[in-house]
Amino acid sequence: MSHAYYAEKQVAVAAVRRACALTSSVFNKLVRNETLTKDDKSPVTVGDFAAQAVVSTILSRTFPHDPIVGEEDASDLRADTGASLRERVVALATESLTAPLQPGEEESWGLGPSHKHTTEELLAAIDRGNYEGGRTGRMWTLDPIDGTKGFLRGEQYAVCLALVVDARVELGVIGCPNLPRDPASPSGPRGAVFVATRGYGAFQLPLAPAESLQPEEKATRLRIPAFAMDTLNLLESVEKAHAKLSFNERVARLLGVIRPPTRMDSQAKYAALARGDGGVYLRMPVGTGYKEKIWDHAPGSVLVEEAGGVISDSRGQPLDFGLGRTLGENFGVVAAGKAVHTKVIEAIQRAKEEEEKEEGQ
Ligand SMILES: Nc1ncnc2c1ncn2[C@@H]1O[C@H](COP(=O)(O)O)[C@@H](O)[C@H]1OP(=O)(O)O
Ligand SMILES: [Mg+2]
Ligand SMILES: [Mg+2]
Ligand SMILES: [Mg+2]
Repeated sequence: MSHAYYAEKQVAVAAVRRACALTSSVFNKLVRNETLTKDDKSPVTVGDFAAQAVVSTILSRTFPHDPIVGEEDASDLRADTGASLRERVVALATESLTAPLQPGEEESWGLGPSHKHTTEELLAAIDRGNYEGGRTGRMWTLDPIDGTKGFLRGEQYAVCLALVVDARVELGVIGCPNLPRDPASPSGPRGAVFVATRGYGAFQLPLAPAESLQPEEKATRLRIPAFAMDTLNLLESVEKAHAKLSFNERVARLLGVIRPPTRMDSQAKYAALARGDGGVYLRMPVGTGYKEKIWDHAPGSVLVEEAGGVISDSRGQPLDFGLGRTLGENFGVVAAGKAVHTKVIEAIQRAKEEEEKEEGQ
């Protein structure tokens, strides 16, 4: 069955799968096997740039008029000091783009062994991500590696892509190379792609394209289950600098949540929520003036909504994807099943009052 944004979905899933294969190989080559100092950021940098080059190249062949709001830009790579980084990025992106065609892919997408990609073309592809966003028209938003800290730890990270039309997210794809396919067997096989088209549901697909000759048959439909407070738990950041975890603790207590939170990097949290593996995504600002980026929430927002959930800021207001590259002033993010969401918004209000009282004493 063909539906709205079907062609976009096929392309986006294929692009995210290629980028996931690339980032996994970067991890295996550079993080696992090389002797790196603990704070060496180079593998993630190489992975970010190369993955953005791959996804953007595919989008520019398939939807040449669509602008992209991408996290990265190529200025570091164009600098004289960026020569060795540039070479590594070009080699990785080329390796990925010239890999044999997979089921569902087409050669006209610029893929396969017969395609040449010059350094300038790949740098230009990265720079196509510099669109400023806005309220009208079509645009893609891309986070080539979301959860860079998790990527370096060998834990959760995600390749995230969304199509936004007139400020509404119509399609979201989240590739999670390290996420267990079945939440009931955490040590079982890993790697999944999550995809949602507005009005057509949220699905989990296998990560490897060879497994998905008939994607409709291989896709699992996702629904957020109903939760009682004693089965509920919070999904939150690992990094204390990204979210105010002490506030989450307060909210959990006010809600009567018993189970400890699940800490996980990246938009894999939205994927976990969509499949009922954790009941509330809660992200409150730490108070540093950081503005949330649209690529960090656009794919997750449509996934959650299509799984039957609700996403808003901490006041219950909708997230606004039409303000540019960011979501504007930061009031946090709350996502959950409908009934739970209402309770969380109330609990946040009480938690704020509690906090203000304590601070006033
Ligand atoms: N101060 C901050 N507050 C909230 N999010 C942040 C902050 N600094 C970076 N981020 C972003 O949070 C996301 C990861 O969130 P999580 O902790 O849930 O995995 C990343 O996209 C990261 O950006 P970046 O990739 O540039 O580091
Ligand atoms: Mg990110
Ligand atoms: Mg990123
Ligand atoms: Mg980053």
